[in-house]
Amino acid sequence: MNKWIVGNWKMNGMMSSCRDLAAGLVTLEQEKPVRATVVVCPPYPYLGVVALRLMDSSLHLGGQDCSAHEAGAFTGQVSAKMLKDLSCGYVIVGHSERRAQLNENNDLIRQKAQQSLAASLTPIICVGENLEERETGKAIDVVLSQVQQAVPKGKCLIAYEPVWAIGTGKTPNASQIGEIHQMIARQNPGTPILYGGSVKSSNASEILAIPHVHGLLVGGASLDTAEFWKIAEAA
Ligand SMILES: O=C[C@H](O)COP(=O)(O)O
Repeated sequence: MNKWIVGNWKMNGMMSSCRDLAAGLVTLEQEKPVRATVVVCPPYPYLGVVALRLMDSSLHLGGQDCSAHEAGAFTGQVSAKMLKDLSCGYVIVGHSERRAQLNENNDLIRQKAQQSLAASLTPIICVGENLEERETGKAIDVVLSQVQQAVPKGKCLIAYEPVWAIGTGKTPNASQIGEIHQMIARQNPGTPILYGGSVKSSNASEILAIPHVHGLLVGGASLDTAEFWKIAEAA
């Protein structure tokens, strides 16, 4: 199966640094082409400027979130159709930061994913347990219920991101990642499953070699052009 390498820039950078990051990736892609599908997800205000830089490349653009509504009186929200109009092909939904900070639940996340599919975007639906759930042996059940409730029928990607591994430098071991990915693969046959949480160039190959890992969702390391490209090369 093709591998996906997705960079989530989160709320980082300004216009000039996002433009430079995108331009740097386009240069690296020309110098060192990779087999993986590479997607970058900049902050909303900089989607346009990044889209211009990516235009003549095979890099893909994604949003970091979208509205659960098609259009209307939803101040501050951005629709999946608008992302598509800005040349996005992907959108992250249900990131654990939004689940925790904005109380997003599985129903809302499924609606966002459905809006994305209706707009011909591929949703990247995030799931993952927190530290307490991992330590009390509930990880499998928590992720299973997130997948059952948040993933609609259709062409989606699922990203398994244990909350305790995000931005912490801690990563689960291969058997912990493999166990969750295998369970998701049984539940959603044919759906690509990405891993996210403290991915860097030094652990990317090892994680990509785990069965049922079809790509990586990268946060911090995606802000460094050379480091992110090394991760893409590992795929
Ligand atoms: O969306 C990306 C994830 O939250 C992972 O972030 P991280 O690579 O900084 O741990």
